Amino acid sequence: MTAALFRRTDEPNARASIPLWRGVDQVPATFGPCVVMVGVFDGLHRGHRRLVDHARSISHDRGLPLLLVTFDPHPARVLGIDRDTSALSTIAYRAELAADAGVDAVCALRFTRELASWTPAEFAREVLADGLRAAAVVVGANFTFGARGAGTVDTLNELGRDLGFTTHGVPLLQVVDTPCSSTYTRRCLRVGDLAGAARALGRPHRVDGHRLGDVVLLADYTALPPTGRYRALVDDREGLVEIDADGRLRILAGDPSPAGRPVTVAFLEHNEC
Ligand SMILES: Cc1cc2nc3c(=O)[nH]c(=O)nc-3n(C[C@H](O)[C@H](O)[C@H](O)COP(=O)(O)O)c2cc1C
Ligand SMILES: Nc1ncnc2c1ncn2[C@@H]1O[C@H](COP(=O)(O)OP(=O)(O)OP(=O)(O)O)[C@@H](O)[C@H]1O
Repeated sequence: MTAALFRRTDEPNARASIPLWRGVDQVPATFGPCVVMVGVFDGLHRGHRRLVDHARSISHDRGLPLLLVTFDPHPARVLGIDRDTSALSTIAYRAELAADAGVDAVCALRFTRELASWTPAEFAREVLADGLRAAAVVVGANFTFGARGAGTVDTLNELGRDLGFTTHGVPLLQVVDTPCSSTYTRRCLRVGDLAGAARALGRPHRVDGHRLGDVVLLADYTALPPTGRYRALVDDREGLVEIDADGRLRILAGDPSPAGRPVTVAFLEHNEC
């Protein structure tokens, strides 16, 4: 089986290329043992990158590859939990950001109601130990997993002792007076605080889509700032975009590329005129 690479011809701006596996079954048997990070990692914000830095030093010390396990779609959306789960990143962009941060491979697990019903012990054994051959598991101090989100860092620590991996709980990076989080970033975007979102992300918020005329077609649930005009980077070039009254993203200036082509838009600041 060949490893799917996230960098494809329809993914612009990809810099590094690492494997992006869809499901544990796609991970080559030769990959493990490895250091595994688990979570949604939407947007790979500065808190996530602190986790990656920590995990990278463990993978370096042990001479093992570093794998990021992400869930798709967001667990809270699948479970019908009433909270904003709008996406700060496509899975391909997440993998691109992970590569830039020094991750060796990404495995995106399809999050379903069936997976949600697995106990912490089942997930740790089937996915982390048997599926991925984890030698170390690195998560943030607030990480939860398994049915009803009952598993914590302590649970993982206990399970890992029997299953042969070490567990590392990393303190949460703060932004202003709250933990840096995807939720915080989405909240900033929703109220048009692009600077706040960029502070949490460590870069401007970027969306990935396809052009149809002047409209950028985006995946459902893409996180966008409110209606208005924005100075933006369109495929890394200065431009002007608009979120119209119907929530559509339009390119007003800055992208001469033909229709149907993939395009990225990074929001810089609200444009008053
Ligand atoms: C096997 C498994 C089962 C889960 N079941 C539930 C669940 O029943 N209820 C829930 O709210 N979250 C559930 N989750 C989601 C986790 O609580 C958590 O959101 C997820 O592991 C992502 O971690 P993160 O939010 O720190 O990124 C489950 C996660 C996993 C891996
Ligand atoms: N500020 C942070 N510092 C260090 N690690 C973090 C931070 N935020 C999250 N993590 C860890 O990164 C992994 C992915 O977390 P997750 O995607 O849930 O982040 P989040 O920003 O809290 O998301 P959301 O706000 O959507 O719940 C988890 O192991 C989590 O514990």
